[in-house]
Amino acid sequence: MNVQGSFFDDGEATGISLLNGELAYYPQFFSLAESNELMQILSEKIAWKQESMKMYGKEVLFPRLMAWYGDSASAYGFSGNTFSPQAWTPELLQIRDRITPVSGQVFNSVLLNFYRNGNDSMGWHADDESELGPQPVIASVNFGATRRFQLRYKKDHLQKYELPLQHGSLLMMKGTLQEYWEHQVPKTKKVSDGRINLTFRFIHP
Ligand SMILES: O=C(O)CCC(=O)C(=O)O
Ligand SMILES: [Fe+2]
Repeated sequence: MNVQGSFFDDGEATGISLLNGELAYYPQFFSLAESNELMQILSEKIAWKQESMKMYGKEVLFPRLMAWYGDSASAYGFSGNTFSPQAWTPELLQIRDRITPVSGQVFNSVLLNFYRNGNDSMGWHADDESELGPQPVIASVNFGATRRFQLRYKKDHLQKYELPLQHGSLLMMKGTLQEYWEHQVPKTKKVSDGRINLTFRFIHP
C-alpha cells in the first residue's frame, strides 16, 4: 500500500503522505456562499476556449475548455502549445491572495479548466514541465461538480490513490509528487454539472 497515512488532520486540512509525494487537502477552504459566487463569475467572465493539440499528425480538441491567466512574464508551454497569459482578473487575484498564506509560495499564473459535464476530462500527466522547477508547489482550487482526482505511481501503475475534489476545496500538491506520480480526472456518466478547476503555479521566467 502506497499511502503512508494522513500525517496531519487539523479539522480544516488533511495531509496525505504518498510514497515520494505529498498532498494537503482542504475540503471547505472557501465558504459555500463564496464558492457559489466564484463558480458563477468564473464561468461567465473567463475567456474560455477549447484548445487543440497535434496527435499523430492530427489536430485533436482537448475534452474541456481552458484558459490561462497571470503575470505577463509567465508564458508557458503545454502539450505542444504555448500559452501567453491574460491579465489577472479581480476574482483570480482574490483567490490567489487567499491561498498564498497556506502555500508557502507565491504564484505568478493560473491554468483554468472548465469541465462542462462528466464527458469532459483530463488524461494522465504530471505537471513536471521544466518552467515549474524541481518540486513545484501547485495549488488546485475547485468549484462546481465533485469529480474524482486519481493518482498513479509512474513506475508502478498498480500503486494508486484517489480523492473526490469538492466545491470550494483546495488541494496542494508538493514535494516530489510531480516527479513520481501522474494524475487525471476521468470521464464519468454520473456527473452532468460543470466544474471549474484552477491550478496556481509559479513559472520560472
Ligand atoms: O482538474 C483537475 O483537478 C486537475 C487539473 C490538472 O491536473 C492540471 O491543470 O494540470
Ligand atoms: Fe495536472
